[in-house]
Amino acid sequence: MDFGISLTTFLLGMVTFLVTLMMVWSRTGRTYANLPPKGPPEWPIIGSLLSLAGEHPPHQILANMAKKYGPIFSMQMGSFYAVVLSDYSLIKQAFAKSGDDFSDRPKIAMIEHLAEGKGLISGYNSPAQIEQRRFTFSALRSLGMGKFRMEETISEEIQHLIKSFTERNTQPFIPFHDITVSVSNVICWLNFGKRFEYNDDDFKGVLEALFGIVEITEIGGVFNFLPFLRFLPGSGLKKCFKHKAIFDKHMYPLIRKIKQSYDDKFESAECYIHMYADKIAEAAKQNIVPNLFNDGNMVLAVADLFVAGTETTATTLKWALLYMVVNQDVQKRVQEELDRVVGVDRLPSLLDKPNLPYTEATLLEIQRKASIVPLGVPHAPVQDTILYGYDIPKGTVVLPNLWAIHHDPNLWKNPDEFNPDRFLKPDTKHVVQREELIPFSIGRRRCIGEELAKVELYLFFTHLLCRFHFILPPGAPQPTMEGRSLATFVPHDYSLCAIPRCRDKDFEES
Ligand code: HEM
Repeated sequence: MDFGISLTTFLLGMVTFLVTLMMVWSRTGRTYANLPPKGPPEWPIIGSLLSLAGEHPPHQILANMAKKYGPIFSMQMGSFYAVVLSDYSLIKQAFAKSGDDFSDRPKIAMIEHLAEGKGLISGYNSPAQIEQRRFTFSALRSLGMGKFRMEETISEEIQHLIKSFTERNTQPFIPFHDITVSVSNVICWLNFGKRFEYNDDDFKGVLEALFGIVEITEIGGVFNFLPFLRFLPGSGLKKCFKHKAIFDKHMYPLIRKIKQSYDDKFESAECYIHMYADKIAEAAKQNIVPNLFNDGNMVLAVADLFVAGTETTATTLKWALLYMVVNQDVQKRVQEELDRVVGVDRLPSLLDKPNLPYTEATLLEIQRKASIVPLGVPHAPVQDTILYGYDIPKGTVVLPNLWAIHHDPNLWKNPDEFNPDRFLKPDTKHVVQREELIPFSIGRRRCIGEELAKVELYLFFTHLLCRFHFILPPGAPQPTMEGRSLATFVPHDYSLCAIPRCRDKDFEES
């Protein structure tokens, strides 16, 4: 049969027709009296996706749209009906005050394909998901998350980073890889109960898995809105599965090895995998929450902790060093405070934190300005619900624009300015904790690793600034402060020089 068109064109036409039909049906099939105000104009199939393209990143474009359409507006993103929240009290109302109403995750393609709606980050709201989250939180706390017990482990890791920076011998380098490796090893310690030497084969495999997963989230963005694109040749789906296979190849044997060695010996649990293994055994005996604690879900949870715990903290530190090289006056004030409070013969500890208000204020300002998870992780209502009088249908993708909150001129004076002093009380001795600073989001699905991240950021930042003065390479142009929207919002590559600071000759590195 020859209709004068190729099979691919015919199939594409069919897909387009069906998707359009589904979209029309999904609109007409619902009758909601009061949906949130409509945002930008829509086109068939792609909805308003084109309006997100441009020289600015999506969170900034959406923040500008909020100025026109209001703090809550709706838009069709490909095949998804989305509602964008750009106001702090709205996000608080939705995520923190409405109980479980908004604690689901949308059924977007990548979540369905790669995690089947399981795992810690992408798990759909269910008693099993809630139980796993509760278990993980208490497991991490008993392993020392956010407490002094973790300080030693993190400090040890930072020494390796310091060594690697020192070996650059004041020459220009891009610090990204070193930072990621170092931060990921902290999560390895939590997950696997040990840090790895950087040339360890297991560690190299784990890192390859991490970079693959990060790439999946990047490629996956497009499918999430237009799932049918995955049928097109060159869509990148194959690449996603290749990375997933690499991840499985490295992660499964390592997790099995750690679990097996624990099962074989009668030792006490020393890491997340050990604790999960205990939970699997306990669940099997008591048949609690069926289909929850098993090997498959353990792998997903370990992977989520690894990816969520590495990329986020590492990206914040990359911004931190960038803000220091371009704001030498701030770097100098932090270092003066560190020298005054900590002295020159030791490195800072968590006990010093209350006495380092300017340093703390600087870290808060870095988190506000960088907003490294600018659109949070999408939420979804568990059922049809109402927010501020508007109908929010089940299946809606709810996007909290955290970047917009952190740059809202009604909350922050001159929000585009990098100014740590905004987090200091007039006496400059005390830090102002602003509830509107929400880099970890809020409510039932807020970040599980917040306490760990805060300790890591504090220790990495203070140790590095005690040991080095960071400058731009001589003659280098001013780096851009624009970022790139990847798995997190990362700075563009930049080079710096790490100049060792003059410390007391008796200073010990250990
Ligand atoms: C600066 C560092 C970090 C930032 C800015 C950050 C930010 C976030 C944000 C915005 C969310 C989404 C919350 C929501 O859906 O409302 C999230 C979720 C999550 N984060 Fe983090 N995070 C950081 C570090 C970590 C670390 C160190 C870990 C692990 C130890 C971690 C584990 C998780 C997990 C498991 C979730 C999913 C929670 C759930 O869906 O119930 N994060 N994080």
